[in-house]
Amino acid sequence: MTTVSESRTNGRAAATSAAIEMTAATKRFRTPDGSSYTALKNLDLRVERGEFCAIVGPTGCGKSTALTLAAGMEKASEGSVRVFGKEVQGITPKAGFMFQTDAILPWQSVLENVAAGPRYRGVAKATAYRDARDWIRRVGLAGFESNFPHQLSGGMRKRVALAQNLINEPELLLMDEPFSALDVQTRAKMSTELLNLWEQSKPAVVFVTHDLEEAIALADKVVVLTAGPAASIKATFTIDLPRPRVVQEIRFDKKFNEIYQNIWEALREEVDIAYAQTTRSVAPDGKEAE
Ligand SMILES: Nc1ncnc2c1ncn2[C@@H]1O[C@H](COP(=O)(O)OP(=O)(O)OP(=O)(O)O)[C@@H](O)[C@H]1O
Repeated sequence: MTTVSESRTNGRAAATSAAIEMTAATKRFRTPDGSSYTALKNLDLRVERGEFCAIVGPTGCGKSTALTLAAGMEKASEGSVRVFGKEVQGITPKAGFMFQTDAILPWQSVLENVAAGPRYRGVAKATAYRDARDWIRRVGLAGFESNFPHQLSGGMRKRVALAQNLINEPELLLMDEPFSALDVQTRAKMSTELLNLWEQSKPAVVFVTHDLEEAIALADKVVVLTAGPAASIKATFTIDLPRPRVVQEIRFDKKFNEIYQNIWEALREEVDIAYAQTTRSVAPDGKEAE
């Protein structure tokens, strides 16, 4: 059954620490005119170890900002952000990152790109290359070890990025619309491959997407953010569709539509609010401007 729960964290001890635990996390940015913009306010987000959590919300509401807090790329202005029980300070260790744009190095071959993490950690070249070849095979790129990124398709470059992350055995994978630049078919295929790889090592995943279907097909839990400014969690939906899932097929499960409708109901209100804001002026504190 699909369950809906209001956002809430329960402050469990570090011994049972979640992968991510944000408590009343607030993020304010300085705007170009020198004023302050509150992107997130009092965000309570808990992602369990091994859990696949998708975050959806209207455009500009603060999805990426939530991810950057967990990644340690930005510091919360107020509140607490803990990853594996430790307050985030600087870039979060044990985490992998995948964004819309490729982070692979254009001047390095596929093999060098995938081996980069272990090499950086001081793993011997022969071992790093052996492991990299294994990961290149697991993401379906065997035979392309010597290719450079410009010699690959967009989907292939995403596979390189996945291998580049997974070779480091991350316990947390932070993904910001990683497949949004791909065509629909490649995107669905990559999503299924991501799920297969995730099932093998079960890192916690936070997956930011605009695409509600993608969120439901992938996740154990879908978090809906409210429209900004000062976004917080509107509702959290448990996705109890069977696993393993094939993304191209899970959409035909009869429960899928019911889940979609439930979440869309919550999301649509926020999308409408965000859209209405684009047609009038809203001050950074969320109050309507004169
Ligand atoms: N470094 C920054 N400086 C100032 N404002 C920022 C900064 N980063 C984000 N913001 C603002 O915070 C708000 C949330 O941005 P964010 O990118 O997190 O939203 P999002 O939900 O991921 O957007 P989208 O759906 O369009 O990708 C936006 O209004 C954005 O302009």
